[in-house]
Amino acid sequence: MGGWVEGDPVGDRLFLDLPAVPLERGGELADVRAAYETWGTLAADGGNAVLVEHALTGDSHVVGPAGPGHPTAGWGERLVGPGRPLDTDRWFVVCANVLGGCQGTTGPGTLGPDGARWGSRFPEVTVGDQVRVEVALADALGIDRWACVVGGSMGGMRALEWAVALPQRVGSLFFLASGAAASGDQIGTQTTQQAAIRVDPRWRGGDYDRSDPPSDGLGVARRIAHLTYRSALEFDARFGSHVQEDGRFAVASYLDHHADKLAGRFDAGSYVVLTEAMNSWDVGRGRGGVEAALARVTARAVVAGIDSDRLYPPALQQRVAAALGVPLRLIPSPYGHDGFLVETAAVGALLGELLTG
Ligand SMILES: CC(=O)SCCNC(=O)CCNC(=O)[C@H](O)C(C)(C)COP(=O)(O)OP(=O)(O)OC[C@H]1O[C@@H](n2cnc3c(N)ncnc32)[C@H](O)[C@@H]1OP(=O)(O)O
Ligand SMILES: N[C@@H](CCO)C(=O)O
Repeated sequence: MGGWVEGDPVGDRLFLDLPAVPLERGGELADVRAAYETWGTLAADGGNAVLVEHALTGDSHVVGPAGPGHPTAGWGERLVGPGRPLDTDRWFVVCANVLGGCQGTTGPGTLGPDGARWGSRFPEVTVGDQVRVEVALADALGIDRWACVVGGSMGGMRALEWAVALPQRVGSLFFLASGAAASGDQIGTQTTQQAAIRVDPRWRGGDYDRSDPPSDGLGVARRIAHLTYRSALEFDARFGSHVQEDGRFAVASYLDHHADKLAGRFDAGSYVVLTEAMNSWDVGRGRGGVEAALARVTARAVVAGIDSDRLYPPALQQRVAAALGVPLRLIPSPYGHDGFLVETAAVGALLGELLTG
């Protein structure tokens, strides 16, 4: 599956259609479709369900090799699947494309009730709204309580929201390379990425014509983002100031590669909507603050971070770990924030502590 186009082959995706979803910021979103996938068999007592929450540009396809339409590199090949740390022969694994996304679930690139694309009309959704759709999915699947909710980065926000908003429905929590509330640094880089998209001449509030070539603005946004997803150590050691035969700095060529890859498979409108949901993320909002909110969590928890993560530094996970009364588990990695996707052996070992506990 190549670039993102309405009606891409749905492959092994399933769909839940909801007549309306109330939104935290008022009103409701009509005719919401959630794309999801499941692996394994739900036990008769429903006790083996695990929810995996994908990150910003991921999707529901968290098992299986990464590929043009399935970017979940690492997790899909080494972490989730038969006989893997998240063993789909034992666990019933569910992964849904996030509300506001572009891989099957309702978002700015999908058609609204009037038959036209939502585009810039798509409302600002919050992490709470995104979890509300997942609660409806859990109800539809007959899952009253997750044995474990797993999430890294943007996925960690939904995982934490589940554990705070519905503590009785979360048996254990794996919170990875994420934070309890958006930081100024994250908002700064994410609003800059959004600005790059908005200056693209084809951007007309998300209504740009998808028959156009992929959005350059989204490509620039991805370059900016990818600089935060890796570590300076890696860039210096791996690329340095090397200039390739084509005359490009190797590091610029690498960033061009990731820009082109994302622009070919992701929707710029979704990118804006999802980064805005992350900008507004604060688990403590309306709950008396972060620590008061985290006091509601009853799930067994593993809180982990990547030691070289400069987007979600370990101090952010330390705050959550301290509030939950668990040690911070630090994963050494040269890959920065993306270490949560790449260091699957270390991530799998920590996840295993929850799944065998
Ligand atoms: C449950 C969940 O949260 S799922 C998360 C969902 N999100 C995702 O899966 C994210 C999508 N993918 C990504 O973010 C990234 O691709 C990652 C993190 C998976 C990649 O991590 P890594 O394996 O370290 O790959 P890396 O960043 O080194 O990129 C390798 C690619 O760069 C290319 N490359 C390397 N150097 C250069 C260069 N100088 N010029 C051009 N291309 C280059 C490689 O050829 C390779 O190409 P490929 O993408 O066709 O394989
Ligand atoms: N690089 C990953 C993680 C971002 O947090 C992605 O694109 O989803």
